[in-house]
Amino acid sequence: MTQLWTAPTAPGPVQAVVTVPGSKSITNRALVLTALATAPSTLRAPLRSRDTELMASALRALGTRIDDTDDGGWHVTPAEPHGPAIVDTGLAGTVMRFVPPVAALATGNVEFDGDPRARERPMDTVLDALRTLGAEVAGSNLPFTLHGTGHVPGGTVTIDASASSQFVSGLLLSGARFDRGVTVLHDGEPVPSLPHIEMTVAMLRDAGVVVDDSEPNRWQVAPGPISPRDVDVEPDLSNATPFLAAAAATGGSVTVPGWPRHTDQAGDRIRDILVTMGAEVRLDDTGLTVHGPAELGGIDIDLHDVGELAPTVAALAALATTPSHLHGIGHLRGHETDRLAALDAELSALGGQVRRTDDGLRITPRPLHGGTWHSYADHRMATAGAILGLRVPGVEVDDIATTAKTLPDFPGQWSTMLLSPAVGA
Ligand SMILES: O=C(O)C1=C[C@@H](OP(=O)(O)O)[C@@H](O)[C@H](O)C1
Ligand SMILES: C=C(OP(=O)(O)O)C(=O)O
Repeated sequence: MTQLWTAPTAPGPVQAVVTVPGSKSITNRALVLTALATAPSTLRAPLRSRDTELMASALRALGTRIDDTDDGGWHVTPAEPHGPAIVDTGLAGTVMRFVPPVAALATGNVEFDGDPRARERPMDTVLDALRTLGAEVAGSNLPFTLHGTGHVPGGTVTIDASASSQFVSGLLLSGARFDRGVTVLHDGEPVPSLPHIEMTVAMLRDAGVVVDDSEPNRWQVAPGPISPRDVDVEPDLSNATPFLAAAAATGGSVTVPGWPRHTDQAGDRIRDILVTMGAEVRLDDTGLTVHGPAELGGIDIDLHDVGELAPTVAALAALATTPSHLHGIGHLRGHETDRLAALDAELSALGGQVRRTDDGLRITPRPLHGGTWHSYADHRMATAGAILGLRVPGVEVDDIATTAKTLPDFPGQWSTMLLSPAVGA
């Protein structure tokens, strides 16, 4: 049995400045694009966590050289992708969905497998799309094998991306290297997490790739070279949210330095969310500062674009004074765990009142008590348990180490935050 981590209760309003590591989404896109580029590039301040180390290892297995720089960055030297290779995806959606199109460009066999739960995450859409685009693939979910011939004909493919935006992003990221480029058409229920696709498009354009996204549900990447580019990775705004939530939940004040004024990260939505729940939010040269309200209000919110934030928002909703409705997030059933079921089960086990709907959760605040909070190998479930523990004594999170998926030292940062002297914010 995994050791339980007793979530520390906040001794009073949390007052802290918390520096958050680099964005997972930017780091893993930058790794793929620089690996496929025409010359070497450097990533400054990339996230170094399980998901990004898995991405680096996957690309290394395909021939890319990725060296550490003295300041914790990565220097990426591209090479023509080649097998034979074995890729461990862990539980990283970005590795599962972004690397197969790269492997399709390789010569030789590339075998993919991952964590047990990764075998259940939706994947067949990407593999079917690659088949349509001319790649040879054996399997429909993890484990699967790509039999690379050194090139992908490319062209037009219609997919149903309603289960994950990553299906689209993965095809676009490598698409410029396909003989005819790629045109991805979506046919189905609305695509979730559209800001993540916008980030993909923006990063492709920054690398000199021509992308037409002028029509909804259609993305066209022209064939052509991907330019090398040094990338300064922004802090991960979604990973910042548990720390900001600590201010919101305790009437405290937390500043995250380096918050970008303009960003493609979906996590930036936390600013509006916390304001709606009653917090005061200020973005200035010191970063983003959240002052928690005396009483946290509930929220009715469509999180379709930013499902990543649902565990943080659900934890806050359970600590609020009025009911909340989180909707537009049916696709969370295919995330690290079925997050709707997990949040329902764990909040209910602590005495919370939760109703699962087709596409979300209704949460009615009730007095909560301590107990075991199961993480289900989901980093954001684990951090949601930590948020609740600030106000509810005796919350014991199983497998806090799972936060290492995207945060290398969450428990350390969390206790440092609680020990921080007051900042005059
Ligand atoms: O492309 C990305 O970097 C991501 C896209 C989103 O996935 P879904 O569209 O599957 O929600 C998001 O939830 C995930 O954490 C990261
Ligand atoms: C859904 C998430 O991750 P992944 O990239 O593994 O899909 C997440 O980080 O919330």
